[in-house]
Amino acid sequence: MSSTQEYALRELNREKTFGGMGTTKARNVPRIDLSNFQTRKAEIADQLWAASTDTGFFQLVNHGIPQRMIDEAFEMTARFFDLPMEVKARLPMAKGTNYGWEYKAQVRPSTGTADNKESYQITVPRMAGLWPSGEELPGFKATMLAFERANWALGMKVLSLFAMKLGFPPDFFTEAHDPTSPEYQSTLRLIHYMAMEGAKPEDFEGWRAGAHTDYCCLTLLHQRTGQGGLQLCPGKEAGGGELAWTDVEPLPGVITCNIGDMLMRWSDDQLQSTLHRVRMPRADEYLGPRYSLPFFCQANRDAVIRPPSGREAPITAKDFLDGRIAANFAKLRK
Ligand SMILES: O=C(O)CCC(=O)C(=O)O
Ligand SMILES: [Fe+2]
Repeated sequence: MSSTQEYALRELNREKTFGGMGTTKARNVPRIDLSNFQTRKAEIADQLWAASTDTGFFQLVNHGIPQRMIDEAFEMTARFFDLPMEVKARLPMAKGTNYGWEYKAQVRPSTGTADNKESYQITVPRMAGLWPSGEELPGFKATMLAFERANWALGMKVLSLFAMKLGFPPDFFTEAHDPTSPEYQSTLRLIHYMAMEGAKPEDFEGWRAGAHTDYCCLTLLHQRTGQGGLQLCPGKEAGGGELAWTDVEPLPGVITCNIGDMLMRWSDDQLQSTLHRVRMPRADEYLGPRYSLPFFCQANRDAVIRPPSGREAPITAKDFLDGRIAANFAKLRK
C-alpha cells in the first residue's frame, strides 16, 4: 500500500466513528487580538499556542482584512451560486482535484452521506478553464483573487508565530506555502448550504457538513452573522462514546480559525486538528441559505512534512492531501 493509500485508510477508519448526533456542551473559544502585531508577537504567539494545543479553535479580531473586502467576497459568492446550473456545470471539480465546482458530491467518511451543499474551490495555479467568464459574472475573478491573497497573507502571519514556537525559522511556513510556485495548493472555498425553507422533515436529518477535521495546516473561516450551525468537539474528548459538541456563533469582525491535520502532524501532534461540522438549522431558526468562505493554508505539493521528533515518516504535502481528497470525493467523475 502506498503512503497515500495508507493515510487515507487510517483517516477513513478514524472518521467513521464520529457521525452521531451527540450532545452539546459550552466551551470557550479564545478570542485573539492581532492589533499592533509587530510589537506584540510574543504575547500573540503564546495565546495562539495555548488555544491550539487545547481546543484547536480560536477567533481572530483586528486581523487586518477590511470588512468591506469580506462583504464583497460574500456578495460575489451569492451571485456565483445564483448562476444557472448549466453555467456552473461547465466549471466542474474533477475527481482527485481540489478546484472547481461540485454539487452535493462531498461524502464525509463520518456520515457516509453527501453534505447538503455546493462549493467552488479556487486553487490559483490550477484554474485554467474553471473561472466563470467576465460576461457571466463581471468582477468575480478579480474580487476572489484579491480576497485569496489577503487570506494567504493573514494565514502566513499566524503560521509565522507557530513556526517560532516550533523552533523553525519565522518564514518556514511562508516558504512552504510560496504562492509564486506552480506547486502552490492553498485553497479558497466558497460554500453555499441550501435554504431549508419548505424542506421535508426527513431533509433535516442529514448534515450541512458532516463531522470532519480539515486537511490543511490552518483554516481561516469567514461566516455571516445570523448564519450559525458550526460546532466543534476537541480531539482529546473525541475518544469514543457520545461526543459533546460546542456551537461556534458567527460574530461581526471575527475570523474563526482552526488547526488542520497537516500542522498537527508537522507539530508532532502538539497542535490540535479539531473535529467540527455544520448542523442543520432547527425549525425555529433562520432557514435561509447559508454561505461560508474558508481559506485553507495547505503547504505546496512539493513541501515535505517532516515532524521534528522523527516519529512520523516524512511525507510530501501532495501525498498527504491526495489521500484526504480521495476519501471525501469518491463520487466525482474522473
Ligand atoms: O461552513 C462552515 O462554517 C465550515 C466549513 C468547513 O468546515 C469546511 O469546509 O471544511
Ligand atoms: Fe472544515
